[in-house]
Amino acid sequence: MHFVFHIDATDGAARTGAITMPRGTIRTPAFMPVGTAATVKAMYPGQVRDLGADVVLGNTYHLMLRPGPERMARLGGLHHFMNWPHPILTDSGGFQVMSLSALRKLDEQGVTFRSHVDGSTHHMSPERSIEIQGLLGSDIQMQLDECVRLPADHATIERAMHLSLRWAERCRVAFGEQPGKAMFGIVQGGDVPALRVESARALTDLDLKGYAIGGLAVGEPQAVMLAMIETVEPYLPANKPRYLMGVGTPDDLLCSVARGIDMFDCVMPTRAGRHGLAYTRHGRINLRNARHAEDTRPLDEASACPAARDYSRAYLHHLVRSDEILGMMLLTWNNLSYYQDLMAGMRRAIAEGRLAAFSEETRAAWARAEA
Ligand SMILES: Nc1nc2c(CCNCC3CCCCC3)c3[nH]c(NCCc4ccccc4)nc3cc2c(=O)[nH]1
Repeated sequence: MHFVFHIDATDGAARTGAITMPRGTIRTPAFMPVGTAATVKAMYPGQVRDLGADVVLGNTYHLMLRPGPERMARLGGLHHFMNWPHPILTDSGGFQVMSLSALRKLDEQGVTFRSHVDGSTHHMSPERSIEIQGLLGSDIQMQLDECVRLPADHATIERAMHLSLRWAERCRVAFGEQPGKAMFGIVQGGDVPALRVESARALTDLDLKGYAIGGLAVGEPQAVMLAMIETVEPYLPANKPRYLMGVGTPDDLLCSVARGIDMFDCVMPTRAGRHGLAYTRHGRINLRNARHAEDTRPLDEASACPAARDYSRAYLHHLVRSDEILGMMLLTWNNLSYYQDLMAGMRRAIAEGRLAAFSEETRAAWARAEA
């Protein structure tokens, strides 16, 4: 059984369906928790699974530096290593190199950089990125690409988009035919509609298993991000998954699903949890704030998640102020649970043809929360 994407229902541009793969099924629209160093920080894998996640992200950049791809392969691969037997998607590492590593160079051959772990020099070509993702055992592998921060000038955006297209072809050759696995292309083109369309058309000609929209959530206003999604969507095959990289807030998810996006990843819910921020049906709550010091209510008594139901805001406030590890654990658990509940709610709403009503009710509940 290979990589099969089917759509069960549509509501406007929104779709709900599933990707069936050998390691499991990914229900879409899907939010993919980020597992940077082979762990979804502060969570047990079983917990991540129980709150509804079908797939997590692995991080090529971190794992190639430590423990290293060949060692990971000797240890049985990332799924075995982190005890996550379900699908794993890995980014290609280029974005992390440009945002995390010191001293880096990018040319036609790939990216050269120094490790933020021990200062050693590394070179990653499109071929090596696909090889690393293969050694990790990744089920969905991303092409190596160049993501340009916005705002940027037309020439820079065009050059990076054309380089990413050439790298997409090299990654496709390096990936070859791996039944049950997939390689996704990444649409670039910044905030220039014509370049976005050119990128989408060229990637569609490569007949890939899925298409990511990259180069967004890099500093542009939400309106620009949404405009680029609307520009590109008609040029992407309707029968292939669309993955919006690095997105986003709950509102971003509502807006992007409505415009035809099927998959998301973002560090927001996990990182915010570690910083004392809780995402709830009533909006975002900063538990560090003194106003919670004697609030005996849980985050959300209607939630099925123990972190949202069995602990008072006063207690969470105490844990956050005391920098207690349990505070990070409970808020990460709550946030990922909220994100998965939001995705499950959208999948159900699309199946019932009422995504607009669902989104309106969801936003109204955020607004009703006390200031
Ligand atoms: N190849 C590639 N990756 C991109 C990523 C990384 C997606 N997450 C990977 C994941 C792998 C495992 C480790 C963690 C990262 C992006 N993230 C964002 N915005 C984040 C905006 C943001 C959101 C919240 C907090 C900080 C920044 N835009 C992105 C554009 C691209 C892109 O064009 N190409």
